[in-house]
Amino acid sequence: MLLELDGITVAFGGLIAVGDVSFSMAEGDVLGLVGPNGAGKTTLFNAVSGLVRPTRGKAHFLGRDLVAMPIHTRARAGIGRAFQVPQPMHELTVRENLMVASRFATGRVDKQRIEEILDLLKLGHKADSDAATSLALTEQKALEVGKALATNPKLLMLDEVLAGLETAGKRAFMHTLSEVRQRYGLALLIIEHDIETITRLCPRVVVLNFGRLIAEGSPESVFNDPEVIRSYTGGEAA
Ligand SMILES: Nc1ncnc2c1ncn2[C@@H]1O[C@H](COP(=O)(O)OP(=O)(O)OP(=O)(O)O)[C@@H](O)[C@H]1O
Repeated sequence: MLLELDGITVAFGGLIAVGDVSFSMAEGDVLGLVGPNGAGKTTLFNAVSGLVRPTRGKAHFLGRDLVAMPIHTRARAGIGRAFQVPQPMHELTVRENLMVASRFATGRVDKQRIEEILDLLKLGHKADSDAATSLALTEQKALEVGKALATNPKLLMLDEVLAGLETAGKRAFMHTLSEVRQRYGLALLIIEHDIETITRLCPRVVVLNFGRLIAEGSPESVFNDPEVIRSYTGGEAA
């Protein structure tokens, strides 16, 4: 297994942000993580990427104990993450941003991979432009994904990276993500609110509500599950 979560719980004082969540992903899997606001999705991402330490539970990545693994070694182990709000390194060009990410995670700059990423993400024409000031929103998001790709991940975690894009932009970006996944044989773990996006991208979905895993399965089955519908409507309708 690539990622195995077993009873992961994250408590902030008395608040159980993630409660007893278990699921696993094989290499190359694409899994959507959905749920209403405050359901615990980002906290679960943080537990996997190392920004928070689970209160209870076990997590393994390629058989290695993830809970015990320091945050800086997780990127080297193959966990890459792209954030909702792009965080380019200022004063650096697009290519330099990718170079820094590559060196951070792998200890060296893989120039060939960086050129490939620039090409796949259609950033080649902006490679030498200032990353903080010269990119359109879609390009900023592409760079955010590119930085994660430059770390050479086996698992790419995408936290609402499509948020804020128009429908056409979303579709184009989804197409790019599919190409990226095929090229590198990556597994994707995707937080996304847009049901159409999730349905198109993810053959399997996990639904959280109040920190608990309430449904898991195909998009069709989970989005027709009365408990999932209730979780989104606050119990108003099934
Ligand atoms: N550092 C923190 N300290 C205290 N409470 C927190 C902290 N981080 C998250 N929470 C709480 O944990 C719960 C889960 O939050 P989380 O951000 O993981 O949900 P989410 O599903 O990602 O929500 P959204 O879709 O709105 O981003 C919320 O009640 C939130 O207020």
